[in-house]
Amino acid sequence: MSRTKSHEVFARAKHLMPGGVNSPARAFGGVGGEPIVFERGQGAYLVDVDGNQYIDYIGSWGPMILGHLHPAVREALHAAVDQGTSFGAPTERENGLAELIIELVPSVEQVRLVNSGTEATMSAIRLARGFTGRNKIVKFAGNYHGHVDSLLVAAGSAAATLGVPNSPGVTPGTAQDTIVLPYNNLEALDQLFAEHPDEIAGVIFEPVVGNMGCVPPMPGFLEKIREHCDHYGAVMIMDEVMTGFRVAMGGAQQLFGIKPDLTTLGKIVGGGLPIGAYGGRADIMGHIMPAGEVYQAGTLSGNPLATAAGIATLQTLKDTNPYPQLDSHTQLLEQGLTAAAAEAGIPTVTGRVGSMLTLFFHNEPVRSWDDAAKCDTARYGKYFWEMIERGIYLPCSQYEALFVSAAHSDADIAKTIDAAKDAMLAIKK
Ligand SMILES: Cc1ncc(COP(=O)(O)O)c(C=O)c1O
Ligand SMILES: N[C@H](C=O)CCC(=O)O
Repeated sequence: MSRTKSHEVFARAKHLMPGGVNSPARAFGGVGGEPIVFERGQGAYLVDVDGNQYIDYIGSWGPMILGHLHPAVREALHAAVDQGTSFGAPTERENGLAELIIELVPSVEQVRLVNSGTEATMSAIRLARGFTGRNKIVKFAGNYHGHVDSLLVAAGSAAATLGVPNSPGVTPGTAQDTIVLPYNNLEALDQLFAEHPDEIAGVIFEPVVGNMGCVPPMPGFLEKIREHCDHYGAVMIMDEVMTGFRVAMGGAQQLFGIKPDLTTLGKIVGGGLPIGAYGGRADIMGHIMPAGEVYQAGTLSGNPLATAAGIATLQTLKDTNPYPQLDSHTQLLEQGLTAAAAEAGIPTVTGRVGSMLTLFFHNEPVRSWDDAAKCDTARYGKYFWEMIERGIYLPCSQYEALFVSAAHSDADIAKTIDAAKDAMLAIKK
């Protein structure tokens, strides 16, 4: 595979943007080498600027659950663009997207649209603080909630991959009200709430972690967070930016039957355009300005293009219910990758919920960041590049989940497993 043009474009990008990228997760820091520059996407495939085609398992880090350039999304965008791209005023499409979110996400009674997942989590923790009059927020090591200062503490995703889980620039003053606990550890939660019964404004968490690789919640973990939030009057904030409309139509809260007080959304809710949302109990959402006094705003919030793509995506998911197929395809992939590694004598374990999957180069279950940190990341890097050479585009870090889309066919999954068989043999030494 030649990537001469990719190399040239990226060489120019390095002079123009820090590290040549607009988000560190795509910088290939966890696998070495340099990023591939893409020209277009169609269905389950991406084509780079040199004309090489790849089966895409990143899907823009989650949003493209229908695959690239889905006809319904494309048509909705064309219709919206012909009417103007931004008004900074109410539109009917905002109602349309809000209605779909409220209908589909079990706990959401009212919603506010923002421009990214980061804005959603930042606003949700401000609301939790304003609502409770308390300061402390609990988060879990290896969970990532975007680049909100106070949540860039023991953070996952590229912050973990690139070794800055506590980013420089986050002041001790900002971080002092963030309490970090180990994921899936019930005793740690018990102890914390017993020690700080009246100080905790909210607990924010990924209900299925995608940002230290895919790590499902252990039985009882989500229930324990709910129980403590109820008992101690803290706001339960389920960060469904990644899991929302991904692990089930109603997200992880529907899958696991746990109702949070607030939910944060992003990625799929915008169908590939920049958007985020937060919503939940009407009595809490009623504290947001102008209904209440907690300030939160945005010039482009509720943008006509983003809402059009979001509506088309959610409506298509609702009409077509791809979740059984997503689950069976991803299960096949999980089994195939595991078998390929085993045949080559390489120890691996998997984490999977629905169409989120990670093959960990580790020989014990991964349940927390401490477990994930022990993975053989150098071996993951070699595997990644062998798969690239075989036309399979995987996440460029052990600490990111892969996503299967509704556009992946049986043949795509089979081709990926065949590629993994060869790749595992190649990295065996
Ligand atoms: C769980 C989770 N929360 C929040 C975010 C932040 O979203 P964004 O990148 O759109 O700001 C991400 C992804 O980046 C995420 O995976
Ligand atoms: N893991 C991140 C979000 O889910 C990856 C996206 C990014 O930060 O660029």
